Amino acid sequence: MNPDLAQERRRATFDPEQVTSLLYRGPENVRKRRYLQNAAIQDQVLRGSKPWAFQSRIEQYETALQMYIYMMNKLDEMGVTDPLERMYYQEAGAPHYYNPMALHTGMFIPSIEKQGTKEQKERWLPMARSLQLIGTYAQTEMGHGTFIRGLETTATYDPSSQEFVLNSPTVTSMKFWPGGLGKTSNCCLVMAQLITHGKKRGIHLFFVQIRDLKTHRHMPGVESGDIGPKFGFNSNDNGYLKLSNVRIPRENMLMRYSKVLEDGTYVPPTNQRIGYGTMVFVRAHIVTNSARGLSKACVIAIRYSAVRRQTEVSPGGPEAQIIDYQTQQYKLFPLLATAYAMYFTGRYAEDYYEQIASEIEAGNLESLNQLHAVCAGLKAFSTWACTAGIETCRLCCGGHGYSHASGIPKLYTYYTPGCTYEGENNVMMLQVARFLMKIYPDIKRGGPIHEFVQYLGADLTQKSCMTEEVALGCLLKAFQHRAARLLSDAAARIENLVRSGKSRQEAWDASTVALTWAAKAYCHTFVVRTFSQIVSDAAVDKSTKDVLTALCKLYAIDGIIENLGEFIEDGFFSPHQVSFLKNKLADLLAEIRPNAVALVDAFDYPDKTLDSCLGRYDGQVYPALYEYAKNSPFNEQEVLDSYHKFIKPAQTEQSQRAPMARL
Ligand SMILES: CCCCCCCC/C=C\CCCCCCCCCCCCCCCC(=O)SCCNC(=O)CCNC(=O)[C@H](O)C(C)(C)COP(=O)(O)OP(=O)(O)OC[C@H]1O[C@@H](n2cnc3c(N)ncnc32)[C@H](O)[C@@H]1OP(=O)(O)O
Ligand SMILES: Cc1cc2nc3c(=O)[nH]c(=O)nc-3n(C[C@H](O)[C@H](O)[C@H](O)COP(=O)(O)OP(=O)(O)OC[C@H]3O[C@@H](n4cnc5c(N)ncnc54)[C@H](O)[C@@H]3O)c2cc1C
Repeated sequence: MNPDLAQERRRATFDPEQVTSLLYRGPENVRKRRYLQNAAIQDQVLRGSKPWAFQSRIEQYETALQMYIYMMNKLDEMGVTDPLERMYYQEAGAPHYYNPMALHTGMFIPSIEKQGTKEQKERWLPMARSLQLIGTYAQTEMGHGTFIRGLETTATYDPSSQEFVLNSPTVTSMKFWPGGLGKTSNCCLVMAQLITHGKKRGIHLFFVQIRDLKTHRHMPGVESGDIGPKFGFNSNDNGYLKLSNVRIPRENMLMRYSKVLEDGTYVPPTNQRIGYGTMVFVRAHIVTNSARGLSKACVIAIRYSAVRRQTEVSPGGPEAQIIDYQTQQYKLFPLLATAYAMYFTGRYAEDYYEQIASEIEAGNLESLNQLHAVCAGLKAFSTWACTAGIETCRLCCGGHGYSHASGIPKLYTYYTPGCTYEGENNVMMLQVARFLMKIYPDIKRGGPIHEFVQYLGADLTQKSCMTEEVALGCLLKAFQHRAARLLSDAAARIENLVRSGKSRQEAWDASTVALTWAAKAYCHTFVVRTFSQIVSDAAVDKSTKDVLTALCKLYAIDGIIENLGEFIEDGFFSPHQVSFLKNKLADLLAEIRPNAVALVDAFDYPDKTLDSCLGRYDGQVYPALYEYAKNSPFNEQEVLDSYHKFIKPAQTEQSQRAPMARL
């Protein structure tokens, strides 16, 4: 054990086990998670032969397939059915590979479960669960990802054969990007424009078999393939798909909410957007997933910062641990606080999703819009925080952060597409703004509105209650005030533009930056509120509560300092109050310092899930870096063939022109 890390753990003022328990919803879940992760870590089959970064793309894909199929079988044998528990096992078993069948389990099966009829579920789900059907969610096209009403793929109903005929009429209508579509899947859910009786009926989901179930060759009229190497996700065959007069039976349209009858009569859903439900489900889960990504980067950067020593602070004295530099703390501790904030908010979003999803199942669609706004906003807010935070953690590790040995570049390429997939973040924020503007008249009237948004009607002339003590309640009020004011500003801007003669749509289009500021501020407030509520309700001892409260305050204060203009432009905070906040920020960095390592230990990631020479629990960073480097295929031969092919002839040619000088 590295002595600095051992010392850090002795210095902690709280019991990390209590925090682990809070993060994973109780000791029984912690026990199960550890049991499953240890089972995966000890499994020889999952050991892998060489680090992923030294493998070709095809090797990465094959290793991923082999490992995930093996793990699915193991989980079935162990009787583990809960998706989260399955994910824990997989996270420890194959942390370096993105599952080529992730969309099969993550979107294909859930879409059938949520949007299929009873008969459809009985027909497809057993085959999907036994991998006879391997599916994906094929929505995005080369020409359209965001604007899904603009998708070009058509599904035209032919009453004479009671079939749909699917076509990709243009190059841009080709499905492009779906995970596992290129080579792995034999079927998919295709989002296409339904046409019956010659009329367009909007986009709907269709089950389409794309490959023969025995030979895996393409079905007639189907062309598909891999889209090539990407920034990350390279063990996945994100694919393209072109459909030419592909016929599928009428029963293959997902018909739980809308229907096409035998004669082609279209029965619309109660709400046209109910078919977007799988996206809402995934967005709710992306919040905790972002917390996972950011927290892993924090574990690596904070443990490494405790081990790494650089620069004599006093001449001839010992070099300081880099974690002792206030600037390093200022970069890392707010991110640590953000990772906690996102964990708790993700948990809240998942619970809220489940609550509203069961209301929707029961036919009550009243909260659909609010659920959509919450999930879209938190997905965007959390993925932005995660991706920016991972990059800061990488920079905090100096040169070694740039190596794959650190594990951080892999985290970055794995998590940054979260800002784009499942709804591009700016677009998602505009959906939040749309929701807020729609309920704004009710907010202003003081009509009956959900507690999530009640504060938005507050009196904007009020000033902050902040004193030198910097209480959490005052911090939350500051966020509420800023969100209410930015929303009011955006609304006023739109009204002014309308008064000046613009149409409502033109006024909206000329106000999207202001609307995005308001939506982000709303999401930020949501996170501060959730974090402070979970900390104040937490059943933990006083020392643990004190540490969590310090983190929560740091999250809030850092959010204010980083966006200071929005908190002071209307004089809400006085200059005096801003100086309280700045002082408190510095105090909190010092307060959190002795607990930083224990706070990252509390995330409870086994070394294998981190896959990092820098973030090891034992802190043996330097021997690990040396071992990693030795693994490079460059080092398999003392002299590479390329020396004989290129360097030697070049040297010979040069030495003929100018004889070599004596060394
Ligand atoms: C692999 C997935 C794993 C899943 C997790 C499983 C969980 C298991 C549990 C534990 C395991 C933990 C592991 C978790 C791991 C999670 C991480 C995941 C890794 C993910 C891997 C990659 C997956 C990527 C997949 C994709 O990207 S699929 C494609 C996604 N595409 C989009 O998101 C498209 C974005 N565009 C849109 O959504 C829409 O077009 C739009 C922008 C919203 C606009 O739509 P439209 O034009 O129709 O609407 P508007 O005119 O703007 O508005 C009209 C009204 O409609 C309302 N509206 C809009 N959308 C919705 C909605 N979704 N729901 C409800 N209502 C909606 C809007 O509010 C308007 O209402 P109005 O009243 O104002 O009129
Ligand atoms: C790794 C990865 C995996 C994916 N997996 C899948 C999958 O399994 N299945 C699937 O169907 N798709 C998948 N996708 C596709 C993904 O869902 C889309 O890329 C995403 O929805 C964004 O759409 P787009 O690419 O069309 O971006 P665009 O909409 O072209 O966005 C480009 C820019 O335009 C801006 N913009 C676009 N429209 C607006 C607007 N209305 N207002 C303001 N700004 C706007 C955006 O903010 C952005 O800055 C995946 C993508 C990636 C990267």
